[in-house]
Amino acid sequence: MAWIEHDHASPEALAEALADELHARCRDAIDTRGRALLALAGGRTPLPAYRAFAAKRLDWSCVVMFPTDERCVPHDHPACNVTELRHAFDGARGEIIESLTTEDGDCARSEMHARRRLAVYPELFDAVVLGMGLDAHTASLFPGAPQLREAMDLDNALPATRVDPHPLPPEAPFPRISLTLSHLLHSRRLILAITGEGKREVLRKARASTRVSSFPVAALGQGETDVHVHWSP
Ligand SMILES: O=C1O[C@H](COP(=O)(O)O)[C@@H](O)[C@H](O)[C@H]1O
Repeated sequence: MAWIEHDHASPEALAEALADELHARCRDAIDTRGRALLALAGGRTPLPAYRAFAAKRLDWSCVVMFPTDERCVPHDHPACNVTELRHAFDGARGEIIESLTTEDGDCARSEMHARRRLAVYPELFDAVVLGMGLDAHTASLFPGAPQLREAMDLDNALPATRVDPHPLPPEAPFPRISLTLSHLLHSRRLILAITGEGKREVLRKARASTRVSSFPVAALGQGETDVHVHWSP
């Protein structure tokens, strides 16, 4: 499918555009299907967009969100993705933020928990927001992870899986639970939000490469949904 580029003048402009887009997607989903289902990346890049989105008027009780991936850490750990996501939505009221991990962050229990919770929502995501690392990982589909092949197999019907980044990133040395590629692509709208020239160059290389195991982000183009790339300096 096509990669559609949206360049913004600043991170603030990117955040506003992304917040508007999520708002419009949710309003439409609630009007037509009674509920909006989102999958949202962790990391620093999209947080301002989530805060701007959370400040908008919406029937938040009809919105369900999942993280695209989470570190296997207890929920009171400073590196916990779902806790950070919940803080970003402090301004909203009544939304449901599901977690891919159990409260204690145990990886084996979390993998089962994630699969059970995702099974409750079999419909397409109304939007999936992804980020990307400078190593071309997206969600927690890390190049070099032993589970990468299975996690990126489009015939894999499991919605979520454990991933052990190899090597472990020093800034967040934890195993993860990630949505699988097939489940990330199970969406009406795919959005990749990145900032900086470095990430733009990594994405350019990834799209030009045929080695998706080295550039997992490139696999987003394997689905039937266009990939909307929101970039700012
Ligand atoms: O490790 C991760 O990093 C990426 C990018 O994070 P950022 O802080 O550079 O925006 C993130 O999208 C992903 O969910 C997370 O696992």
